[in-house]
Amino acid sequence: MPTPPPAGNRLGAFFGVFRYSRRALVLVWQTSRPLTVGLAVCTLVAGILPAVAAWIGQLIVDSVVDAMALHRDTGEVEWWPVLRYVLAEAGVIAAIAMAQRGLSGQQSLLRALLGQKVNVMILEKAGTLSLAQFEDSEFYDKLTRARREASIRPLGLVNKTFSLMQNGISLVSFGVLLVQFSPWAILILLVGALPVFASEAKFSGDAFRLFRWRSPQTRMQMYLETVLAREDSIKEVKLFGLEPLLLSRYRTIFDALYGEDRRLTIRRETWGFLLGLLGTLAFYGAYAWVVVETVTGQLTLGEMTMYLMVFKQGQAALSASLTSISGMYEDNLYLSNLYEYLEQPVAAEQGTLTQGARPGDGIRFESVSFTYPGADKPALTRISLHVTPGGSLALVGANGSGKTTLIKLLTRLYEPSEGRILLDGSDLREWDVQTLRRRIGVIFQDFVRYQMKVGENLGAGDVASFEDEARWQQAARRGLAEEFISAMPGGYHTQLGRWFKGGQELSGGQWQKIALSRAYMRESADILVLDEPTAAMDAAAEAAVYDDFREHSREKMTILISHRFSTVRAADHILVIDGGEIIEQGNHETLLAANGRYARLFRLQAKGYR
Ligand SMILES: Nc1ncnc2c1ncn2[C@@H]1O[C@H](COP(=O)(O)OP(=O)(O)OP(=O)(O)O)[C@@H](O)[C@H]1O
Repeated sequence: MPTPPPAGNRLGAFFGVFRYSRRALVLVWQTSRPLTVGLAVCTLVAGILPAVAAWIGQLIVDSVVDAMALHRDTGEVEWWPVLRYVLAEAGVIAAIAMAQRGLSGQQSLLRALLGQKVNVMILEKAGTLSLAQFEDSEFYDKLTRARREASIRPLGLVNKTFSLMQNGISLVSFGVLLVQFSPWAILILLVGALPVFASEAKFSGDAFRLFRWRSPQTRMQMYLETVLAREDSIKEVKLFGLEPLLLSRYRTIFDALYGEDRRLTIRRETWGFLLGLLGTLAFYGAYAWVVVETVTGQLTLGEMTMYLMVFKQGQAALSASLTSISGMYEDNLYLSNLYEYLEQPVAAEQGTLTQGARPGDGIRFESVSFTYPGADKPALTRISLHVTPGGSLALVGANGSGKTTLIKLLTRLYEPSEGRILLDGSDLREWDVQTLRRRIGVIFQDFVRYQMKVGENLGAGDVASFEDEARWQQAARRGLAEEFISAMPGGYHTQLGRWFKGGQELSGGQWQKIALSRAYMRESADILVLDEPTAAMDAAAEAAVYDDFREHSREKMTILISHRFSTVRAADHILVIDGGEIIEQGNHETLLAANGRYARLFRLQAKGYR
């Protein structure tokens, strides 16, 4: 992880401001070469021309003085020698205005292009990441931060780098003019300005470190904002009266952060002022020197005018540079975060198999154990099972016993920590991941409610038929969603959810029917996994779902997770899991006969229905 320069190293701190400038520049260059070149040209022009304007200013005053002398001596007036300089000055000022317009125009075009490019880079990368990476809070934080400011930060850094260069060029060109007066004057100005540069670099560096360090608090604030202002949480927040509590947490975090900010800001501005005073003193010392030299006749009036302009604009360029430096640290912070995210290593997919060593062998778990990253206890221990085509397996167990985890391993969202999982005789790791996923149709408990059209919500189950209306209807029929979909105003083209205009919200059970239909879209799948697919459905719908399911999945391998024994009992094989281990297995009759956990739970549920 790139770390900010150590506080003691002033020079390092000063150059640290350029740490990501090169990378930002490369990014901008890749986004649009013509705009980058245009930006560089305008920066150069806007940097040099102020000095040229100051120099022409001198020529104007000197030629006016000469013309006045001529008029006094001869009574004649020569207009052209004077007015041509005025004309030239007007031309230069117009060119500066043009360069500045060019800068802002090109910047705004680049901002749009770059925002899009960076966002696409971020999202493309997201597609290559593993589920475990998404579940890592620090990593997730990086992703959110990277996305939040994608459109402004990279260009901001480039703009500020350019602006620093532009002001640097201006300062050098002013120096070229000043050196004719005295090299000492430049030295005085340089010595006067250095302390304030150094202090700005140091304090900006401190702010940089502070930002990084406080990231978890900022994240908590963002989370509270989401809970307090999102439609899916506001219902509960209101009913439980959580607003004051959450808001007070939000405020407490802010107060702590603000305290630190305040201390840093006060120190930064106080030192900035005191050291800036040195620079101002140096400037006005040199200014007085110029005035004295003019009075004693060493300098012409024109030269004095030029130097005065140079001093004024030099000051302005200096303070603009300081502003750029302090902003650049923040942009650096963003870019360091962006690149850390983009460079996150991704495990290469090595599997290439599209067919197993023993086709038709089905799914085998061989003594599979799994511990979630960062967890101290395994979620699954030595699980062995075998499901053949046409076979059905049901998983039963208390909450948190590891049922969903088993499915996540089967679908290769995670890899076993020990043991192996085989499909058709070959290890899942050897399978081409796309082929593998095409063979599996799955609905999880926490399926996604896409804020899209009804049909697209179904089509998502098989991207190849995403827009295929005939297939939508077929899947909806099997998932028992057809009836309520046809009653909707736009049928399959009705927008779902509340996020977009005209969107229709569905009931919990209706959403579940949509999810089930989505799983049925995957016609090529010969492994069907249903993780509590009917928990929100009414009893009639549930019975219909399972009748249909049994009817249509004769050739397939099915894995079913349910807390309802009425559905579990029909499975060929039932695994009872507790604390990640298989404690009983068999079919409904043998398990009842064994009179163990399964039998006890079954009787408990049956009693409830009596
Ligand atoms: N992403 C995760 N990271 C770390 N631990 C997890 C994660 N998901 C689940 N766990 C833990 O793993 C264990 C098994 O969880 P799992 O979701 O497999 O249970 P389950 O049997 O499906 O439960 P339920 O019946 O409530 O759906 C639990 O102790 C849970 O706390």
